[in-house]
Amino acid sequence: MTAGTARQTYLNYINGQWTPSSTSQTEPSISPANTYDIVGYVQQSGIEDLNAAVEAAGRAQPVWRKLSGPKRGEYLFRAADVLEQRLDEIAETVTREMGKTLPEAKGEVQRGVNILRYYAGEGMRSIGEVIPSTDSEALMLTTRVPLGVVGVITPWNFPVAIPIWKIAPAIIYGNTVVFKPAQETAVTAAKIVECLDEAGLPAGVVNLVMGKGSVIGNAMAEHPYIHAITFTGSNDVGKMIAQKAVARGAKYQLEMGGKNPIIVLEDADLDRAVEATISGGLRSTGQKCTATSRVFVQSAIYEPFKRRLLARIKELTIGNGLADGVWMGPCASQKQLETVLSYIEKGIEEGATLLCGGRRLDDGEFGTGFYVEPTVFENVSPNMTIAREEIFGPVLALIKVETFEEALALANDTPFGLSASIFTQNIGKMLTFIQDIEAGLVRINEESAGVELQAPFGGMKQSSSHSREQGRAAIEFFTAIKTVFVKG
Ligand SMILES: NC(=O)C1=CN([C@@H]2O[C@H](COP(=O)(O)OP(=O)(O)OC[C@H]3O[C@@H](n4cnc5c(N)ncnc54)[C@H](OP(=O)(O)O)[C@@H]3O)[C@@H](O)[C@H]2O)C=CC1
Ligand SMILES: O=C(O)CCC(=O)C(=O)O
Repeated sequence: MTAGTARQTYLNYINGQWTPSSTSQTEPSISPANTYDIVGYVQQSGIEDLNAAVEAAGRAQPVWRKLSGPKRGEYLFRAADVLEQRLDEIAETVTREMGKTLPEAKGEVQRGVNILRYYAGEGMRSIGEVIPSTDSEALMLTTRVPLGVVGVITPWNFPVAIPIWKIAPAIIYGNTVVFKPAQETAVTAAKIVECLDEAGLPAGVVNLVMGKGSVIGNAMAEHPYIHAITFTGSNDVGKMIAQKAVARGAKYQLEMGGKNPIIVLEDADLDRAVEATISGGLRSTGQKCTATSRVFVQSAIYEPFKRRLLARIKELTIGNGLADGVWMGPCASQKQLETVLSYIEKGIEEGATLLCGGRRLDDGEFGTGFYVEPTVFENVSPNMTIAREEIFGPVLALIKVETFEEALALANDTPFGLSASIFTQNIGKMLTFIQDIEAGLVRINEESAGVELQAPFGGMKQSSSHSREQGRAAIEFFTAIKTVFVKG
């Protein structure tokens, strides 16, 4: 049986069974590019469903953790193969459900395949070290054990990559999972879980519960039998989850917002800097936590940079991401569109100068989607809302600076610290930037977005809970260390 029926109703996946929610309620997942396009109906689950999923995960965990790492890896290799075979179909679902363009969606699904293979291999890598003891006759070593049942709460902006970069390491290290995706992209989530099911993953190892964050997500944070929570999303929700997790002694990991700067110095390759600003700021309609939103440009090159940026933005094609040649799709939801438009309004009210964009696109076929123009402001002062808060839309704030030092100080003047980029040829300034920028992801002569699956990913300050995801860093969250002392 698969997640979807002929009527395109996608079910929860609990204890290896596709199961309708106990509430019997569903809601449509609509395409943000065309609200008449219903991608599928998804479950509005209740607490009873969550409890069943947690129970299944709890039952499966002692058996799953006893399998060897390489054996667990075999399931992930098989899941990667299934996902790869279904790449085109799942990418199309991503584009329909979330709005990013088809090439971006295909890239993301391929990334999901690669992440599964990476963590499949992780099942064969070392999980401890031997440490010299002061007792010459003893053996002292560390080993790692799983945490138990892990709750995975994910957003809609990377509906394949983010769930996989949380679920794959969770299970390779012997945990079992209860997965609550964003309701906006729950069909995509069901298809990912179908791939795990088709790979033969034992019942209960991964369980999917669709439903409202305020109901299911909230109850996960409070659930006594969920031992750890990994979350990506907004700061407000992240902080609530952290407080609930701390209150009951559960481990938590949060990946949240960004207000990511790019600094363009006078010796920069201007064309490359313009392309990086556009790609980093506007791809995926600016809906990446690593998206560029503040652009600091040295005064000597400010005008030519601005001219080229505006000229290039004019060339961008906006439309339904399924269509050939479209560069930028819609915002992912009506709520997101309204948020973006309200920030644009705020920018104008607070006195920033609108250089381009700023409007909802609603004529012709745009009328049935959540489209907004790519938008650039200048004369943005550091205390304006658009310079301080995460917008999560295609909005750039251009800020003229006199010196590198001024740019660096302003770039750091934010509660966030996820990613940051600089364009310069000056090695000294690159090195100072690497040392002094307050960001977890530091990019030199490259755009601010772009995460490689084999490298640690996470932010400083309020962008994360100070832990790292992906690469080998994932082992730190998904396992606990045991220090073992052996004497004959
Ligand atoms: N860092 C990032 O990558 C992301 C950042 N954001 C930021 O957040 C803003 C709002 O986006 P939004 O989608 O509302 O983000 P949320 O933080 O609300 O959603 C992220 C996930 O958390 C769930 N959730 C919502 N409320 C709770 C809760 N009380 N307890 C536990 N889980 C909950 C959501 O469920 P559901 O949606 O199903 O209700 C979703 O699965 C964006 O404008 C952007 O600034 C958003 C997405 C990703
Ligand atoms: O930049 C990327 O590739 C990843 C971004 C990300 O993790 C996010 O937006 O949540």
